[in-house]
Amino acid sequence: MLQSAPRAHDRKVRNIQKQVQDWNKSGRSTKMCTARPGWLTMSFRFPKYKKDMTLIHVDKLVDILEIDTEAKSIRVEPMVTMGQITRALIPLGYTLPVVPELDDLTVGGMINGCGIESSGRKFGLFQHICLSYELITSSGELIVAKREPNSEHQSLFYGIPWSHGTLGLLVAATIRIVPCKPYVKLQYYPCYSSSDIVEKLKEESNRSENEFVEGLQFDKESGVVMAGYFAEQPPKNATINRIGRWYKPWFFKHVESIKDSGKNSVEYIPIRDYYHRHSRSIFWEIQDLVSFGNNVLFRYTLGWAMPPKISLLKLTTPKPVRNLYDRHHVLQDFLIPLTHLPEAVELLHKEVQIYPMWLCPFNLPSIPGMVRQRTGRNVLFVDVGVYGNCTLETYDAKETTRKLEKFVRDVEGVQLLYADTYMTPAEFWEMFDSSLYDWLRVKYDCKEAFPNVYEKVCRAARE
Ligand SMILES: Cc1cc2nc3c(=O)[nH]c(=O)nc-3n(C[C@H](O)[C@H](O)[C@H](O)COP(=O)(O)OP(=O)(O)OC[C@H]3O[C@@H](n4cnc5c(N)ncnc54)[C@H](O)[C@@H]3O)c2cc1C
Ligand SMILES: NC(=O)C1=CN([C@@H]2O[C@H](COP(=O)(O)OP(=O)(O)OC[C@H]3O[C@@H](n4cnc5c(N)ncnc54)[C@H](OP(=O)(O)O)[C@@H]3O)[C@@H](O)[C@H]2O)C=CC1
Ligand SMILES: CC(C)=CCC[C@@H](C)[C@H]1CC[C@H]2C3=C(CC[C@]12C)[C@@]1(C)CC[C@H](O)C[C@@H]1CC3
Repeated sequence: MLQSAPRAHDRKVRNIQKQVQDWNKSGRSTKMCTARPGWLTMSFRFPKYKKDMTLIHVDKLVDILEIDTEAKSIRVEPMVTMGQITRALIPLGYTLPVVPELDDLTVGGMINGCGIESSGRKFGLFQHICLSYELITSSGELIVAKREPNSEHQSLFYGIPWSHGTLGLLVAATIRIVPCKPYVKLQYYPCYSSSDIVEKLKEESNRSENEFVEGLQFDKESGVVMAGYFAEQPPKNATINRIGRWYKPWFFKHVESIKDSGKNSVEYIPIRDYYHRHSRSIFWEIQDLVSFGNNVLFRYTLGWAMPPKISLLKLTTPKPVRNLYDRHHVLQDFLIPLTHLPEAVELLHKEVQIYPMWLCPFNLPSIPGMVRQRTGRNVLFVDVGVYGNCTLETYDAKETTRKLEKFVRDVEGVQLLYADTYMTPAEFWEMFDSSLYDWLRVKYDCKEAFPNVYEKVCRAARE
């Protein structure tokens, strides 16, 4: 990597401190955000606020700093990507417990936003595998916020996830790692009614040996639930599916063919292929971009060139196409208690009818933070991911999204904030818990330094 300089971490951090100190000296005239350009980020939107704020250059923070297999942790800079981490850890026999699947997602985005994967039923969200954050505060001070009870900045540790860089600038994070094996033994269970899918997701999520659980719903009444765990070398007659190879069918198409066959099946997938199974087809977005992309001839001639970089696609999408996307394309993830999944499917079928639908169960512990459930125990949630074009005439981006957002608030769920949110501030703070966040904004003197999280993620903040 061109900018790689792990030994220069302290110097890079001092440089960021200097930028923040300069901002303080120059009279704090505008608020701060990172200088990462909008076209590089993993959402369809271009943030408007980057034009008028003081841009802090964190883009050189691209290195893995330390892998400690004794302490079972990895210390990384925030611009390190998921692809980079799996490439470094898997050959050592380790992995992050939660590996959000698109290669270019960054640690900074996963922590300050949210990261989710099919191991969530065991480990929760990306934030729940983090051990500490190294941050530059609004005064330019470097502090470490640890999960450890009674540590100095523990409350900040709970406040950072979902705060979108509005409490401080992340310069490094220490994250848990766990041992892994070379394969995932994945079982596919086709289901032929909505209630079967929910029951199977629940059953597999509660099975302790499962490391991974995920569902793809292909229409209102059918889908496939997948459950898997780490495995050593597969037995002789087992099916090995190197799903990541360029000539292989896209993962969701492969799963759909299992649904059509009606038979439960078992496969061994090399672990890195499994983790990045949705990368090559950008979930199922690729079929709208390259409709013939799964064609055998195309695969054998140009398959190697897939997938295009998401950032390149974003940068090169012309404005009229972006406007079309705005009107008809849905990109939303709703995190709701699994018990409310049948209502969600019913509502999404009525309002958008976009399939496949991603169903990713995860455990949400009862701990402080912007995403908060106060039952005192773990609750099984599910991420319902809707990505694709809506062809219903009744679809109106704002009105329909507002209906869906209301449903999510009513069932005490949350919306992922990379997506378009049409909520008012009052509705937003009904969905998210502001008690800890507001206190931290005062304690760490953030109000002049960083915008409020709503100001960064609301529709008005995006082009
Ligand atoms: C680790 C931590 C430390 C905090 N320290 C303070 C503080 O010193 N002063 C302050 O005004 N606000 C503190 N807060 C912020 C406080 O949680 C928020 O201000 C919020 O309003 C509390 O309401 P709640 O219902 O969310 O908290 P609760 O659900 O009642 O508490 C959430 C968790 O935060 C911890 N906590 C809550 N308040 C405090 C506190 N005063 N001191 C130590 N731990 C606390 C508790 O251990 C609890 O497990 C702290 C929050 C956390 C997570
Ligand atoms: N499986 C999954 O979980 C997937 C998740 N996503 C979504 O994609 C987003 C991540 O995309 P990615 O491109 O990696 O990140 P982004 O650049 O989009 O960053 C997300 C937010 O985090 C803030 N941030 C990032 N780095 C820092 C830092 N070092 N210090 C302070 N704040 C920081 C950004 O602030 P600023 O605006 O100032 O730059 C921004 O508000 C997440 O929000 C996630 O929900 C997308 C696909 C899959
Ligand atoms: C699993 C979770 C939580 C989210 C997945 C979201 C992704 C499917 C989207 C995030 C950014 C999106 C972009 C596109 C497709 C869908 C995402 C990857 C495009 C590539 C679609 C085509 C446009 O021309 C550019 C888009 C950039 C962002």
